[in-house]
Amino acid sequence: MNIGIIGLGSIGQMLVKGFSKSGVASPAQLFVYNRTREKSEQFQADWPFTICASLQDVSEACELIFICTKPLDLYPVLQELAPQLRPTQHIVSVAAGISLEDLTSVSATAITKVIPTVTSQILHGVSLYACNQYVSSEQREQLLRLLQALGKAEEVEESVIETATILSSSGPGLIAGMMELFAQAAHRKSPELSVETTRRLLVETLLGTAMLLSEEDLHFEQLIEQVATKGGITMEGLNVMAEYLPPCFDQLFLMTQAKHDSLKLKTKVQFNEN
Ligand SMILES: NC(=O)C1=CN([C@@H]2O[C@H](COP(=O)(O)OP(=O)(O)OC[C@H]3O[C@@H](n4cnc5c(N)ncnc54)[C@H](OP(=O)(O)O)[C@@H]3O)[C@@H](O)[C@H]2O)C=CC1
Ligand SMILES: O=C(O)[C@@H]1CCC=N1
Repeated sequence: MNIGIIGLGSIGQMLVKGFSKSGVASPAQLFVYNRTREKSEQFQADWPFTICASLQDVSEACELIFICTKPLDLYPVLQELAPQLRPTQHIVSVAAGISLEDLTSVSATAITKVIPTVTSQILHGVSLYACNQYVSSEQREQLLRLLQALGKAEEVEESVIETATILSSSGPGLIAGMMELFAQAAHRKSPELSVETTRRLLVETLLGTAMLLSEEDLHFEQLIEQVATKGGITMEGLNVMAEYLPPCFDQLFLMTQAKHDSLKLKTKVQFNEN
């Protein structure tokens, strides 16, 4: 099956790499259209997909089409595609903050909302998904096979997708942000340890921690118990985090939800005005 990818930014590129590396689709099955053609041409050097000249070219060639533009650029794309869609085609929107209801209002056809993650370029991470009522079981299975090649796939209700997005999709950026602060604090305490060294120590620690949790199927609490000797040093750090981090994470969810809400308002205007 040919797969269309509209928009070749972080997520469009992740899909090309993830599908190709996993072998679930060959680059020859991928049809890419990006607003700026040069970006496609540069990327095509490593991943020999087909470059399309228009949305229509993608639509003609592909049964499954991922729209990977920024949320505010999605409506015009979907509006242009809608009249030419065949009943067998399946559209995937990866845009954060655009509801299936709004998407389906433009085209009463099979549409799935997927919230992917950049870590899927190395075939790890979680893709969240929710399908509309027009997605057939065959279309759902086809998509699931692709998403499972990129890591794990988890079907979620739209009512919780925004909270889950912060964990699985913003997560890599947020974890990187936390690690940078951790690395800088270590450097402030011991300036003879360069920031590069503190970062390197943390990257290996992150990798080992994630692998141990996953391979031994440990809960966070079980790992904490292994590390934090009773009356020892780690417990002091855990106590500090227990005091200061809950309000920080509550605020993080508050602010990211507010951003989701304002994005939804802006995109809803586009969908309702037209
Ligand atoms: N980044 C992430 O980790 C995640 C992103 N998402 C969602 O994925 C979507 C894309 O995000 P991201 O990849 O980060 O964004 P980027 O800005 O990196 O990429 C967007 C791409 O869309 C292209 N584009 C814009 N308009 C059109 C158009 N009309 N036709 C074809 N191509 C077009 C842009 O082209 P040009 O080269 O001209 O700028 C650009 O390459 C967003 O909706 C976001 O909510 C969801 C989960 C995670
Ligand atoms: O930050 C963003 O808006 C996108 C959506 C989730 C992750 N990245």
